[in-house]
Amino acid sequence: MKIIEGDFATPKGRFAIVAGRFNAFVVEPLVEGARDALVRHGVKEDAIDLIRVPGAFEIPQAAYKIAGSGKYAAVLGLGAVIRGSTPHFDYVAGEAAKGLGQAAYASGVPVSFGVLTTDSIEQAIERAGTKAGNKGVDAAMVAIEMVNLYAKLGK
Ligand SMILES: Nc1c(NC[C@H](O)[C@H](O)[C@H](O)CO)[nH]c(=O)[nH]c1=O
Ligand SMILES: CC(=O)[C@@H](O)COP(=O)(O)O
Repeated sequence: MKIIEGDFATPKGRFAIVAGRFNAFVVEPLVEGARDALVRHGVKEDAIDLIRVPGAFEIPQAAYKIAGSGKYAAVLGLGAVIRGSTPHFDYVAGEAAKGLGQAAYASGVPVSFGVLTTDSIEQAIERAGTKAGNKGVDAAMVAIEMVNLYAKLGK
């Protein structure tokens, strides 16, 4: 059986980080974690673009457009949706996840999901570089692996 999988060698191409401004106090650590992970794996700083959008609902809209541009090897969607007291959370979080997936399917470009969807601010802080890791780092590692997988699979 032949196993084909991505690795964490330095990937070729440019990377786009699409970040929501909403809940910036936890999104900014996600952005820095993603940037740091990409650079530590050999991606040049000038090969990374940061695109900011108002909130998580808008992340897939921009990701769809950016992935379809053909200018990037991968797109990272970073944001933080923190549950409030109405069902709004479900719609925003759901659209972010669904839309980022659609951006990947439609463009053939890897799009990683680094949007926190938490029930509390504490949960978000824990996943933005404290006791439960950094989802921005995770999204960067997934992007690197998928870019290298796609390189092995060929166009
Ligand atoms: N409540 C959160 C939002 N809400 C804003 C939406 O994402 C969107 O910008 C607005 O509905 C206008 O279209 N966004 C987050 O990223 N996180 C939240 O917790
Ligand atoms: C995820 C949200 O949209 C949330 O922050 C909104 O809070 P609320 O449901 O109390 O309006």
